[in-house]
Amino acid sequence: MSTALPRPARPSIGPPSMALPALPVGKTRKSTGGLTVPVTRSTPSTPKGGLRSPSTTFLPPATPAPTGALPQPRSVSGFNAAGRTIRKTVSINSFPQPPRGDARIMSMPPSPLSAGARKLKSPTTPSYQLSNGTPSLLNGTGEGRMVSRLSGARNSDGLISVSSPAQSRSSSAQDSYSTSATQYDELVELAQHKLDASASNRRISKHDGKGNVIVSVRVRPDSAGNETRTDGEWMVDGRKSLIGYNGREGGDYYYDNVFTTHDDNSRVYDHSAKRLVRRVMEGYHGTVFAYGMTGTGKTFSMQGTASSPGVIPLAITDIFSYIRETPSREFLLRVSYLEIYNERIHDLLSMPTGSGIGANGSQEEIKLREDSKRGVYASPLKEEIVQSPTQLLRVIARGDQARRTASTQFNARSSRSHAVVQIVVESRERVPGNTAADDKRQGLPPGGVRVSTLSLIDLAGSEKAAETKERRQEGSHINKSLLTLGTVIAKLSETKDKDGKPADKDGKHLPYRDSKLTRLLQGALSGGSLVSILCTIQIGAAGSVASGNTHTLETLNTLKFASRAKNNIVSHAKRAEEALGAGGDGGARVLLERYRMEIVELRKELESQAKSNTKKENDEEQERDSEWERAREKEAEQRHEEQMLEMQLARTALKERIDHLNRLILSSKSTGVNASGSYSSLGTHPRYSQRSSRSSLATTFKLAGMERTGSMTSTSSTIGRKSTHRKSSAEASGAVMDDDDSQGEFGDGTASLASQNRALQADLADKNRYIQTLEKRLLQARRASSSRTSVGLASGSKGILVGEDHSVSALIKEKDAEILELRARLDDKDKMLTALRSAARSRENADRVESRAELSRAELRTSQIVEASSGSPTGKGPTTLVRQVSQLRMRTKSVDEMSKMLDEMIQDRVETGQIVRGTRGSVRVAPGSNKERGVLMGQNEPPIQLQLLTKARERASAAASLAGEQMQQAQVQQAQVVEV
Ligand SMILES: Nc1ncnc2c1ncn2[C@@H]1O[C@H](COP(=O)(O)OP(=O)(O)OP(=O)(O)O)[C@@H](O)[C@H]1O
Repeated sequence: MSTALPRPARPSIGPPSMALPALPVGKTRKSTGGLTVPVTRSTPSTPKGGLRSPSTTFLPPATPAPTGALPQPRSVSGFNAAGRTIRKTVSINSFPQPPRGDARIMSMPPSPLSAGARKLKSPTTPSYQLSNGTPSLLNGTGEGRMVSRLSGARNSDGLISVSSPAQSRSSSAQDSYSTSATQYDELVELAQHKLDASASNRRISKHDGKGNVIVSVRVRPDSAGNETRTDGEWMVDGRKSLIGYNGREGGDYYYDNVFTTHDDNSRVYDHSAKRLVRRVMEGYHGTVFAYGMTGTGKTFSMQGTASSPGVIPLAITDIFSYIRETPSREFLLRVSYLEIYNERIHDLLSMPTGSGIGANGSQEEIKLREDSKRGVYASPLKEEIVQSPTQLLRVIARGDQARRTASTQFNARSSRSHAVVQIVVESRERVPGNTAADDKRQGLPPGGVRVSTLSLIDLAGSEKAAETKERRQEGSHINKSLLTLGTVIAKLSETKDKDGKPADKDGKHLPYRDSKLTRLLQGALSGGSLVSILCTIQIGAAGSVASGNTHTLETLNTLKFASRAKNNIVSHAKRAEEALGAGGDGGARVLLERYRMEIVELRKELESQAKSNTKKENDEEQERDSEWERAREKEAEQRHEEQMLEMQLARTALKERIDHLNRLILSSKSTGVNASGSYSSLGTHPRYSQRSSRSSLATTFKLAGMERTGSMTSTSSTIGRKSTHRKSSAEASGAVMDDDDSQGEFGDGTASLASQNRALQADLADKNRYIQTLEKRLLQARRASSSRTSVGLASGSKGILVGEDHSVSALIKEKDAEILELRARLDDKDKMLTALRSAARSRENADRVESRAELSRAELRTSQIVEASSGSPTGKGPTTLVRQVSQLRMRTKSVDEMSKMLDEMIQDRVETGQIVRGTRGSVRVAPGSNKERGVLMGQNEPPIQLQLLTKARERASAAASLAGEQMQQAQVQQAQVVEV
C-alpha cells in the first residue's frame, strides 16, 4: 500500500543560488569579513523595546537588496491583510493535512516558501480566500488548506497584523505552545470538511514536495540567559516565523518555524519533528537534523536535558505512544548509532563507553554502501532491537558516551563529529479477528512488513578557527562536510541526468560523494524522505561573542543555508511498500518477518518436539514402570533367595548339628558301647564332661568288654600266664567284639579311656562352638530381617515385608525351638548316661562278689579234674578250659544284664509315652512326640536313642546267643575232657 505523494512543482521563484552567501568555510568567512552589520539601526521607525512591526520596521531598503540576498526582501506592501494571510501560509506549521483525493486539488500556491517569494513579487496580491499551504505530510491534518475564516480567526487575534512588544509576543508564543498542535489540527480538520464540499473546484498542486520539508530556526539565548534583543540589526518574530536582519546583506528570513529564546525543546519538537515522527511510524522515511554554528544549541535541541528533553527522547516517546495506540499493527524497532569523525564512520554502539577521542582504532572500518532498496547505508553497523523507550534511550545514551566531544572556543563540550541515530521501524498489519496466537498457530503471514527509517542527526558545529592542531583538523573535516552539504543543497534541483539520477540545474552530478555526510544524507536530500531541518543560531546581545562580525556572518550563513534547504529540497517521500515474506521487498532486512517466520518455524518445531517428547516421555514412563517392576521382582526374588539361603543355612546347620550329634552318639557307641551294646557314660553336656576321670574310667572299663575284667581276673590269678592270657584276650576280643574300637592302641582300656575323654571333650567344645555359630547366624538373620522390615516399611511395601518378617520370625522361633529340643535331647542323653553309669557301678560291685565265689568254685573243680586226669592228650590244660567256661558264663551274664537294663529303659520310655512297643517286641516313636519332631526334623526315621537302644538290644541278643553257643561248646569240650 504505497502512497504516491504529489511531487511538487519546483518553486517558480527560487532563491538565486548563485547569489547565495558563502558557506561556512573559514577562509570564505575571513574573506567575507566585510559583511558587517548593516547600519540599519538608524532606522527611525524602529519601536523601542519591541519587535518592529513588519509594516513599519522592515521597510524595504531604498536600494534593492544585494544580489546575494535571499529572495525574501521585506516588503511593506506585503504586510497588508492579504499579506498577513500569505505570511501565515508561509509557516509550515499551519500547513493543511496530507492530500486526500479531490479535496487536495485546489488552486493554492504550491509552496510556502514560494508563496513567500510570490509575495515578494506580487506584494499587492490579494489574500487568498483559502489560506493555502503546500500539501504536506508534515502539516498535521490540514492537508494544505485553510479556510479564510480560520485565517481570519488567526488574524483576529492580532498576532500577525499587530506587532506586539517582545514580552507580549513571548507570552503569546507560550500560549500558542500550550495549545497543542492536535487541537489546532482538529480545527483545521473541521474546516476541511466544510471546505471539501464547497471548494472542490479549487485545486492545489499535489506535486509540491516542499511541504514534506520543514525548516526551522531556533535562536539560542545568550549565555547570561538574557532575552534576545531585537533592537538594532536583528529582529526575531516567532509568530511570523520571521527573522529579520537589518544589516548588510540583511533581509527578512521566513521559515516554517522560528523559535525564540523562550521556546523550549518541547515546543521545538512539537512543531518541527512530531508529525514527521508520526509519518515515519506510518511507513515514511524521515530525517531530522540540526545544523548551526558551534555552541548554538544543536545538541541541546536534539538531546535536551533531563528537565527539558530534546527531539530524540521526545521522538522515542512518541514512537512508543504510536505503537500503543495502534493495536492493529505490530512493530519491531532496531536502532543504530554512528558518528562521522574526520571523515571516518564509527559505530558508537560497538565502542567501549567513555572511550573518548581516538579510542576506536581497533574498530572495523565502516563503509557506506548503496542498495536499490535500502539506498545508502553504513555497514557493518551494529543494530540493537529495542522494546521499550527506556531501552532505546539507554542505547542512545551509550552511544553518546562514546561520541567525541571537546572543548572549543564557544562550547565547553562541543561535538566534534556528526552523529546519526537511526531508528528502523518495521511494522505489519495484524489480520483482523486473528490474535497473534492464531497467526502463529496457523503460520499464515497476516500481511507484508513495512520498513521505515527515522534518522536523527546532530551535526558538528561549523567552526572558524581552532587553537590546537587536533581541533583544527577536526574543524577542517567538519567544515568541509558542511560545505559539501551546503553545496549539494544549493545545487539541488529536479533535474535528472541521463541515468535518471538527480543532477544539478546544469545536469551535472550532485557531489554527494564529496563527503560521508552528504553521501549518508543522499536519500533524504534527494527526496526519498521527509525532512526537518533545525538550524540553530545565536544572535546575542551587543558586546557578547555572538555579536561579533564573524559571528554575525556565521549566523547569516546558517540562515541562508536554511533558506536554500527549504527552497531546494524536494521530498517525494512515499510510504514504504509492504514486503511480503522474507524474500519480498526489503529482503533479508525485514527482521520482523524473519522473526515471525522463525517463530512460526520454531513453534512448529516445538510442537513436533513436544509431541515426540510426550511420546518419548510416555515410552520412558512405561519403560521406567517396567524397569521398576522388574527391579521389584528382582528384589523380591533376591529376598526370597536370601530367605531360602538362610533357611537352607539354618537347615544345613541343624542337619549338621544333628549329624554331629549322631556322630557323637555313634562315637559314644563306638567308644562307650561295647560288644554287648552298652553305652559310654560320657555325656555331651559340659557338666558331665567334667566328671571325674576316675568315674569315667571305671565305667568305661565296665562297658569296654568283659574280657578286660577277665583279663584282670586272670592276671590277678595267674601271673605266670600273663602273655597267654593277653593273647587269648585279644583273640576273644577279635572274635566277639568286632565293632569295639574303644580299647585304644594299647588295648588295655586305660589309654582308650583317656583318649575317649579327650575326644569327648573335644566334641563338647565342638558342639559349643557349633551352638555359638548357630546363635550367631540366628542373630544375623534377625538383624537382616529387621533391617529389611524397616526398609520395607520405609518404602511403603508394608504388606510384603511384614509378611516376610513374620515368616522369618517364625523360622527363628522354629529354630529356637529346635535348639531347645536339641538341648533337651542332650539333657536326656546325659540323664541316660548317668543312669547307665550308676547301673554299671552297682553291677560291678555285684560282679566282684560273685566272681570271687565263682573263682573259688572253679578252682576247686579244676583241681579235682587235674587230680583225676593228669596228662591231657589235647594239649589244653584243664585250667584253661575252666577259665574259658567261667568267662563265657560271665559274659552271658553281663549281656543279660545289659539287655535287662535296656529293656528297663525302653520300658521307661514306653511308660512315659515317648515310644510305643510293637506286638513282636519292636519299638517305634509315639506319634506326636515333640522329641520325634525335634530329632527327626520331618524325616520318617525313629529317634537316635531308639535306634541305639534297638541296635544295642539286637547286639546284646546276638552276643547272648553267641555266648550261649560258645558256652555249650565249652561244656562239650569240658565233658570230653572229663571223659578223657
Ligand atoms: N535554547 C537553549 N537554552 C538554554 N541553553 C542552551 C540553549 N541552546 C544551547 N544552550 C546551551 O549552550 C551550550 C552549547 O550548546 P550545544 O552543545 O547544544 O551546542 P552545539 O550547537 O551542539 O555545539 P557544538 O556544535 O559545538 O556541539 C550548552 O551548554 C547548552 O546547554
